[in-house]
Amino acid sequence: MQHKRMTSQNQGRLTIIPSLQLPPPKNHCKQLIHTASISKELTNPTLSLPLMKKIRNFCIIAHIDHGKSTLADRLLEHTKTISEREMMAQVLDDMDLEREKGITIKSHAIQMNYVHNGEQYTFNLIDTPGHVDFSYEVSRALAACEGALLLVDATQGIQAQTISNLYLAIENDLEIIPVINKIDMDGAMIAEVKDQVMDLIGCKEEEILLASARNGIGIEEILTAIVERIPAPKGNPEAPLQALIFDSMFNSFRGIIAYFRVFNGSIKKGDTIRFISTDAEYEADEVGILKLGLQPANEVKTGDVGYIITGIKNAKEVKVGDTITLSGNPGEPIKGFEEVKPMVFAGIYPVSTDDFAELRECMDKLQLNDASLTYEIETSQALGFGFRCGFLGLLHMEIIQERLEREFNQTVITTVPNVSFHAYTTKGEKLIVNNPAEMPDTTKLDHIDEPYIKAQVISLPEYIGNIMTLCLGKRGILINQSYLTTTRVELIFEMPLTEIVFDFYDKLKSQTRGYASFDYSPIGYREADIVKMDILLNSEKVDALSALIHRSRSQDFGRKLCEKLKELLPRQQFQIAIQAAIGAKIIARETISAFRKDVTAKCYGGDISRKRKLLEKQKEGKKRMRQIGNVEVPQEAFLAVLKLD
Ligand SMILES: Nc1nc2c(ncn2[C@@H]2O[C@H](COP(=O)(O)OP(=O)(O)OP(=O)(O)O)[C@@H](O)[C@H]2O)c(=O)[nH]1
Repeated sequence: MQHKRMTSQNQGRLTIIPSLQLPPPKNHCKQLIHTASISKELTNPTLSLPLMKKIRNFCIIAHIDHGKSTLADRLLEHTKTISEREMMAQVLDDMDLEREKGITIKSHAIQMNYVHNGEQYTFNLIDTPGHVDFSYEVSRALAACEGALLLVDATQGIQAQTISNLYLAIENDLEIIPVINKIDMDGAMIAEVKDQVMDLIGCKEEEILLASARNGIGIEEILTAIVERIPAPKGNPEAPLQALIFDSMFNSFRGIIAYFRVFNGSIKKGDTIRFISTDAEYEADEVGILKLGLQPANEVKTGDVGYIITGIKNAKEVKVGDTITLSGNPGEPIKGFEEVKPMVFAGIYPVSTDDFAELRECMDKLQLNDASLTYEIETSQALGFGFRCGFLGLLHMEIIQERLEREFNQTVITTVPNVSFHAYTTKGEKLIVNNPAEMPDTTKLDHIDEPYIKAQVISLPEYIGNIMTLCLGKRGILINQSYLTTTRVELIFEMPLTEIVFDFYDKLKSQTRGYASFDYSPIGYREADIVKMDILLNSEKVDALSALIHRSRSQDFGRKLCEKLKELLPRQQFQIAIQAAIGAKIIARETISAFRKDVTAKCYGGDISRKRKLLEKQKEGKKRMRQIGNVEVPQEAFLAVLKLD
C-alpha cells in the first residue's frame, strides 16, 4: 500500500513543508474548461467514442456528516434518476429492494443522465467506504473515477477525514471540485472555509462552489461543473478488455456481483472472461449498468461503469483491484492490484463448545461475502475448538463479531488480538506466528521480528505535544512533521503495528478531542524484544489470555491485566490467584478471596424440590462461564485486555 501524499499551494504563499514522497505542487482545480482527453493510441474511433466523451465518472469525498448522502440524493433527484416519491418509497422498501435486486441502493455506484447545453451526459457516481481499515478499497474505487466532489461543511471547515480522503483522491490523480455545503445554516463561515479550502488544495476562490444539499441550493452548478471540469474517460474501445473491479457484493440467489470500470475494450454478455490475478475463467452470464437496481445490457463499453454476474459463489474468487479481461484476447493487468493481507489476528470461539459446528457454518457463509476475512481452525485448552481469524484491522474485527451476532445469531468469545510475528529459531528456521500458542520455546528462539507501520496523524497544531507523547510512548519514531495549512499539521511516525492494535485509536481521540485522523501503511519487519506473557488462574495457564508483547511493556501490562481480571472474575468458594508470568517468572499477581454464595440459604425447611430448582437456576447462569481448572471465567474476561486503562 502506498502512503498518501499531499500537495498544497496557496497562490504563491506556499504554506506547507513537504512531507515524504511529495509530488511536485499541482493545481487540482485548474481544469476549469474541460477538454475531452482522448487517448493517443485511439486510432480507430468507433461508435462508442462519442458516448465515451459524454461519460463522467466521479465520487463524493467528505468528512463524516458533512452531507455526502444528502448531496447524492439531490443529484439523483435533479437528474431525475429517482423521483421525490421514489426517494421516500425507497427508504421504506430498502430491505426488500435489496433482497430482490441484490443491490444496495445508492451504494457501490449509480448511473445518472444529465442534459447540458442540449447534449446528454452519463454520470457514474461511485461510492466509497470510509475507514482506514478499508483504505485499499477506497483507493480502488477512486481509481475508477476521473474526478471527485470534495464536500466541506460550512459550519465545520476542513476536518481530518476531508484531508485523508483528499490524499487518496490526489494520489489517484483525480480532478477535485471543492464544494462548501450547508451554506443555509446560521453558523456558516463561508469566507473562512473558502480560505481553508484554497490553502489546502491551492485553488482559486471562484473555483469553489457553494451549496446547500438540504435545500437544493447550488445543485445545478455542481452538475455543470461535473460536465465541464471532470475529464471524460480515456481509453481505446478496440484494445483488449481491461476492466478494474472496484467493489463486489454477495447475493444469495445470484452469487457474487462484481462492480467494474472498463478502461479499454468492452465486455459483452456471454463473453468468456478471465480474472487476471487468479487466472480463473468464467462466462459472463449477465452484464449491465447500475441504475436504481441492476439494469442488464448487452455490452458495457470503454469508460463506463457496470456490473457482471458469473455465478461465482465465493467472494475470494473476485478480488477488489483485480482486472477482468477476455480469455481469447487478454489485456494487461491494471496497475495497483494488491492482495489485501490481514493485519490483526484473534481467536473466535463459540460460547458453548457444542456450538462449534454451527459457528463453522456461519463463518463459511460470512466469508462468502467478505473476502478479506481469513480463518482456520485452532484449538485452545481453555476454549476448545474455534477459529484463528485474520482481519484488516480492529474495526473489521468488530464488524465481523457484530455480524456473527446480528446476522447469524452467534454469541462468540473473541480472544486477545495480536499481529503476525516472524520467529527465527536457532536452527535458522523462520516461523510465521499468528497466535501466541505457536511461539517456539525461548530456548529454541534466535530472535523475533515484528511488523512496523508508517503512521500518519493529521490534527491541529495545539495537539502536537499530546500526539508526540502518545506516539513516542508507543515506541514510535518521528519521521516528519509538516504544516498542510496554517491550521493543519501532519506528523509521520514509524511504529510497531502491535502498539496500535489495542487502544491507540481511543487514546488518540481523547488526546486530540476527536480532532485527528490516522492512517497507516505497513513498512516491513524489524527485530524486537518480544516475550510471551501467560496468565495463570490458580496455577493453571489460560492459553486464550496469553499475549505476545514487548519486554519493556510486559511488567506494566501484566499488572494491569491481573487487576482487570480481578474486577471481572466473580468470587468463588475458594481463593483465586491471578498471575502473569513470562516463562517461569511471575511478574504480577492479584488474589480474589473466597466467598460462598449459598443460593439455598433462604430455603430453610426441607423443601427439597425448591432447593433443586434454585441450584438448577444457578447452573444455567454458569453455562455462560468457562471452566478453567477449578475457576469459572465469564466471557468478558477474555477481552479484559481491550479494556485496560
Ligand atoms: N442545514 C443543512 N443540513 C444539511 C445539509 N446537508 C446535509 N445536512 C444534514 O447534515 C446531516 C448529515 O448529512 P448526511 O448527508 O447524512 O452526511 P454524510 O456525509 O452522508 O454522513 P455519513 O454518511 O455519516 O458520512 C444530516 O442531518 C443532513 O440532513 C445542508 O446543506 N444544510
